[in-house]
Amino acid sequence: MSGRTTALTPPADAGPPVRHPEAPAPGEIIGSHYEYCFGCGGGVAHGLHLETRAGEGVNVTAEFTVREAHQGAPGLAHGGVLATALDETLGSLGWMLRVIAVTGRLETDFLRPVPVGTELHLTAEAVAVHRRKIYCTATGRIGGPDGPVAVHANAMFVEVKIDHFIDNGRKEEIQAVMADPDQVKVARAFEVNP
Ligand SMILES: CCCCCCCC/C=C\CCCCCCCC(=O)SCCNC(=O)CCNC(=O)[C@H](O)C(C)(C)COP(=O)(O)OP(=O)(O)OC[C@H]1O[C@@H](n2cnc3c(N)ncnc32)[C@H](O)[C@@H]1OP(=O)(O)O
Repeated sequence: MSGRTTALTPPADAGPPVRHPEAPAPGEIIGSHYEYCFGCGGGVAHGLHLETRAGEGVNVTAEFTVREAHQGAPGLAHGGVLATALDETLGSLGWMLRVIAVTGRLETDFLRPVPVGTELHLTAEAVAVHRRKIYCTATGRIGGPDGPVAVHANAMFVEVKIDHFIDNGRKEEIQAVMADPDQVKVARAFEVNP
């Protein structure tokens, strides 16, 4: 028994998330963390190309247009793609806290089908922090920021260090990013100002 709980309710002694003083300014676009990220990378032809903006608190907004390559049923977005959009938006909250965090648990409610061509408007917000765990939620709305809710997620991200990627990523890609000054800058941004 690991003693690990599957609950997404923060423990009683969890604290509020705190916006890092050097977090991107409200409205600022949070650039892609990796060119070949399926969620936000410009180098993935059929990726989501999600563009995320910093919010005023520990929150972000993002948009993504559902394309033909994202179908599950005819003319409808695949549920896994929608979960990816939520996951990617939630992952950007790390910029607001100035930590790198990976998904530990992601629970998704699919409330409405999402047709191809839809612009999905996403929001994500951190709600509590307990040690390395960040409890957060995300919502995707159809057509606009006030559109009907199509998908919603409750999630728990876990803070990791850069070594998480260096130790676990395939050697070819890790060597390539380490040789890329822009990518190293992204990684260092988190390390220099913990
Ligand atoms: C020079 C190199 C440059 C690189 C540059 C990179 C820049 C990158 C920038 C930004 C990247 C952001 C990318 C975002 C992309 C979107 C988000 C994703 O899709 S991420 C991918 C999917 N997720 C995973 O692949 C995680 C796989 N899982 C793991 O690696 C581990 O399980 C991990 C790290 C999550 C936890 O492992 P542990 O050994 O570090 O820590 P333990 O002790 O097990 O957990 C810590 C706490 O969390 C709880 N916990 C962990 N998993 C849980 C779960 N599933 N449910 C409930 N609680 C859980 C545990 O009970 C523990 O809690 P207690 O502190 O003791 O209270």
